[in-house]
Amino acid sequence: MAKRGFGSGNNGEQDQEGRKKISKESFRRGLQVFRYVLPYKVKFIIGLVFLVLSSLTFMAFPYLVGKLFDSAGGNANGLLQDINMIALGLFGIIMLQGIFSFFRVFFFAQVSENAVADLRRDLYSKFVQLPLAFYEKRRIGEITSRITTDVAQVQDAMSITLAELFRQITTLVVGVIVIMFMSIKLSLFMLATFPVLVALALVFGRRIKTLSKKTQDELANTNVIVEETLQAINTVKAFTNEMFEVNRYKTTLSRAVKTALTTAYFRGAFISFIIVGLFGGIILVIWYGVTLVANGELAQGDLVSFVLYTVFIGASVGGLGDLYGKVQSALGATERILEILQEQEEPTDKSYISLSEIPRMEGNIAYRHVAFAYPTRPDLQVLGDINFNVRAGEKVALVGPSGSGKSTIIQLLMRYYDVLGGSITVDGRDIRDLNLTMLRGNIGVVPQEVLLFGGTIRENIAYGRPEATAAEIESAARKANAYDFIMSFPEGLETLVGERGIKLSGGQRQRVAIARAILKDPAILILDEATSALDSESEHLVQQAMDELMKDRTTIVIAHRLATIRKVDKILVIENGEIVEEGSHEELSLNPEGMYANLLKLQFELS
Ligand SMILES: Nc1ncnc2c1ncn2[C@@H]1O[C@H](COP(=O)(O)OP(=O)(O)OP(=O)(O)O)[C@@H](O)[C@H]1O
Repeated sequence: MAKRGFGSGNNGEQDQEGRKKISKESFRRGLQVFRYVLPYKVKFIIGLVFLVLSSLTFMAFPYLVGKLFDSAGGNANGLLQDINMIALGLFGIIMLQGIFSFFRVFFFAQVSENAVADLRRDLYSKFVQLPLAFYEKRRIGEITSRITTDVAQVQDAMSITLAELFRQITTLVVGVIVIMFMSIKLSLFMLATFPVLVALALVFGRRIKTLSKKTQDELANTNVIVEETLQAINTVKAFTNEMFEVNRYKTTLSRAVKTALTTAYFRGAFISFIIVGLFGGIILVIWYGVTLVANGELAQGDLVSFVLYTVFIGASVGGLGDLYGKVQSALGATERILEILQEQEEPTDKSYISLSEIPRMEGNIAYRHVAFAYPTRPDLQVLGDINFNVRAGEKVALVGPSGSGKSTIIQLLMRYYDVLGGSITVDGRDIRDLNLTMLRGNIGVVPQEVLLFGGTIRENIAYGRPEATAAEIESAARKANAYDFIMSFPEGLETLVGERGIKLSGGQRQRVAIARAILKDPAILILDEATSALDSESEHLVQQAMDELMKDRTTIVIAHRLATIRKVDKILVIENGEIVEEGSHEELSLNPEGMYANLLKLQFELS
């Protein structure tokens, strides 16, 4: 089946790592996700206030340290002369900073956790309501990563990135203003050198990151060779290709070493640059600052503050560069999330509460010139011109070779997909005009491969009608020939099945599915018989249960077993998406040239 990744059409701007270029449009779209914050806006604002307070108090720190140095030199006056008082003030600042930070994290966590839970809930609710076609175009892993990885990135953006961004910008703006007040000359000198060096380091760092990734990829290539060869070691030996493989490995390995050495060269240069460049930059600032102090243009303490602010400013320039990447990733994640939230859901009726409230249909089915191709393969016509009627209560079997289109006919009745040509009616009404919940509420399915949910057998049967009483569940289990085997387990109906429970046999699972369908009591029944053979005892019990279930219901069976086919009113033989024969078992078996008679002969010979 043709699969494609997310947004290969309209998300061309996203790079391999799912980051999004920051543009006005992408930013505006990214902000849309902040509507999930709106219900918690009071807490968000309180968090913001604490963020502002903690960022600002932090900026007082270098200032007071400078004053502390001044007081040691006896240059200061008034309150600031008292070294102990200033030190105490510094402690106070740090204490305040601690308290503000606590509340900032506390409030932001409340907002982001709740908002993200709401977002996850909306995404999940969307997932279960999206049509099947949506899933066929995408890999399940990609879909689940929307609700896990992408949402986690949005959460990071709401709690950490946003706060960091704000803090770094405050540090930068307030820092620059404060140093300007201290000494315009030194500030201009610093701004012309230090941030430039930090920005260079950032670009350099990025380049090294890319190179490291390349080294890792090269190394992964060598591992692929090892895996491949070891898995097919018999073949390698059979062709005496040991030396050929060793040479192949050697070549790839030397390529990896070459890339690794280039990376190491850059990394070494980077470290030297940090040492010489950044520290050199700081020395330059200190040197110029000291000359200003010597000329009496700057107080000693101010120089200390200045250097500290320089370090802070440098760190925030570096931090902002990193944050840019994070904001890009968050925007990419938001875009992918919004794309899903904007997908069209199936038109089910969410106002129906219980199955008993859904009006019961009679179950007259008619296919008129139905033509169909799957959305993933529009060029391949699966059904050509299907015409047949099933009257209420009648039983019809679909038989035919694998891939002829039997399951597709059923999927269309469930309206998993819409027909491309013709129409399907139930009780005379086109199913496209019927309420989807009403349609599916009137159809019961016993699938070929029964999947049970993790939980008790009782819960699994009750899935057919969640509001069923204990007596109804028990009665359904009896009718489905399932009661005896259920009761043979010590916990009876409360026995756990699924991943952490016991494993039921194929025949037992089918009877649980039949009990489910009996409980649902639908007007129309679809039986997709299992192709895998059951032992004759189990086969008999399942058949009996199916007969019970089929009573008084319009039934369509995708038949693989002779026993079921004989009992139906009409058999439709499907080949290449067309009905090639139609009639009762007796009628069709009379035509020795016919497809049905041939299928019958084949099955008879096999059994
Ligand atoms: N979801 C799908 N997307 C695309 N093509 C599909 C899909 N499901 C089935 N097909 C194709 O449609 C054709 C009919 O398949 P269908 O499952 O209806 O056959 P079937 O008669 O039920 O086969 P079987 O007896 O093996 O279950 C096949 O060619 C199959 O490859």
